[in-house]
Amino acid sequence: MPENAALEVRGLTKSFPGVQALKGVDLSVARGEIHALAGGNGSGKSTLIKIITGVQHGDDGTIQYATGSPLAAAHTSPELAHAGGVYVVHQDFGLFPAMTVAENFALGFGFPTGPAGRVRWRTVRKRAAALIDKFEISTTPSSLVRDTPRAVQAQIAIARALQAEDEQGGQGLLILDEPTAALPSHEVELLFASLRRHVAAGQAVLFVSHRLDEILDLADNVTVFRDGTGVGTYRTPTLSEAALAELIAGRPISQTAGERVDRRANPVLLELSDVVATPLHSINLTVRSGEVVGVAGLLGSGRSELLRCIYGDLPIESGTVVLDGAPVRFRHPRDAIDGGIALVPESRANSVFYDLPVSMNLAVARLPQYSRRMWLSERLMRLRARQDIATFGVKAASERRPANVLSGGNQQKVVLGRCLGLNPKLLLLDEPTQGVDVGARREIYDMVRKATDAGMGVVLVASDMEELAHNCDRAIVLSGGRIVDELAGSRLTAHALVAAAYSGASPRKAG
Ligand SMILES: Nc1ncnc2c1ncn2[C@@H]1O[C@H](COP(=O)(O)OP(=O)(O)OP(=O)(O)O)[C@@H](O)[C@H]1O
Repeated sequence: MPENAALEVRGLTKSFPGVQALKGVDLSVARGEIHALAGGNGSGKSTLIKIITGVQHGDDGTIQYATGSPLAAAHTSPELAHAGGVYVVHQDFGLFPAMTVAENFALGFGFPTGPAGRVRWRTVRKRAAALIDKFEISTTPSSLVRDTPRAVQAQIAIARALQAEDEQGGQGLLILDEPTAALPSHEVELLFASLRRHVAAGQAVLFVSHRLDEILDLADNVTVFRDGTGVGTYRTPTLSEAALAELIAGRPISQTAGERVDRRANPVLLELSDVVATPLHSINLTVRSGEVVGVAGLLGSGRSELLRCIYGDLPIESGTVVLDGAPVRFRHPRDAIDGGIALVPESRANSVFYDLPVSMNLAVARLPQYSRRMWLSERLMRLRARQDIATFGVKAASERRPANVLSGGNQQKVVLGRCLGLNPKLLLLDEPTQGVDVGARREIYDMVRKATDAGMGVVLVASDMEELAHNCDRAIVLSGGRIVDELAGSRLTAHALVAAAYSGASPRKAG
């Protein structure tokens, strides 16, 4: 292995029942390098990381960490990975929000104790202060994690992961799994700046991302996977977003926006008038048949709450909601579903039944269609599931497999398939493409567009302003629970959405 290598993977293979997840993968990461892993949903990125970190065993091949000789991939373990200087920060950061920053650090390293096992709190705080200082984090040892911005939480998680290594003076490999997925866009740069500082100090960083712009902005090199095989490793300055998208998908991906159509003459599907529901103030919003209405706003602006209040999941305190010409007051999501509304929630944990088969996950919202007197027709359910799997491009060995063996992006496609399969009048989408690969992202919006062409209305919440600008006919901007702007036609650009979300312009009526 080269002298400055932080990781060498050679000929790694891994099979699960019915799937070969990795087919002889090679990967080299050097010290002082930021290396991205890119690839479609189910292409094997998470499996590779699990084997590098010793959480899963490979079938064949070798792994060599910075400090040591090649190990059989079948015999790695978390302890060996730690000893080799490998640290991982998962997407949810794994912090305890109700505890202080100092306590979170100590949980990762162990609480120093004195006589009779009493915790030395002064030492805990002093050590935390030193880490905060060293990693240049804008927080204090006594701050509660839940009160700090998401990007600061990411930095705390990284510092916690690196502290042991730091004390040993090591320069190992930090692995980040979609680190920006839960970050508001304005905080991404804060995290990137801290990562650049780490690599300048000799750290190697390996990160997984579906955000091509972020890969090209942050990484020095990117290794692309397709169906369990490494397609190649590329220096990012040599790539454009379109070229990277093509490498990932194995075919050209249209980067052009769907056609934006003026639907102002279409019948009104949903009308909110002066709706108040904590934290929303006096919301006036109209969604017409065939229209995709975007909702932009920073974290905490009330974006998800707006969807929840339409869906009967957040009590409306005052104001009126009219759906398809009739006033409604949904007190429970069941009422909204009966009224023809479907929601794809932000958190997959709230929508995926992990232990149930993929077929049941797809069918669960329309079980009456499969009931035959006293029982459910599994045959029908599976037949329909196979069609949905093909339509939505879900990568699953079989519709009988439990959802927890699908990759994250494929679970998301199942939830979307379930909702679209209901043929709703109105579809509420909260970050629908999180974890979804670049090819499927386009396909998902094409499918949504097909449904809107047939008359469905959509309210789309997304943090990615490019995604909103590309896929909406019109967008409102929320700030502090109020609609502060509305953009349509040529004014609807990612730049204008960002500007409006930050400026918190004077409240105006949308419709
Ligand atoms: N525990 C498991 N049992 C069975 N199959 C699995 C298991 N874990 C992963 N797989 C399968 O291995 C393949 C690779 O999955 P992996 O999670 O590594 O993909 P990924 O590239 O991380 O995808 P995503 O971008 O959607 O997160 C998929 O087909 C997946 O269904």
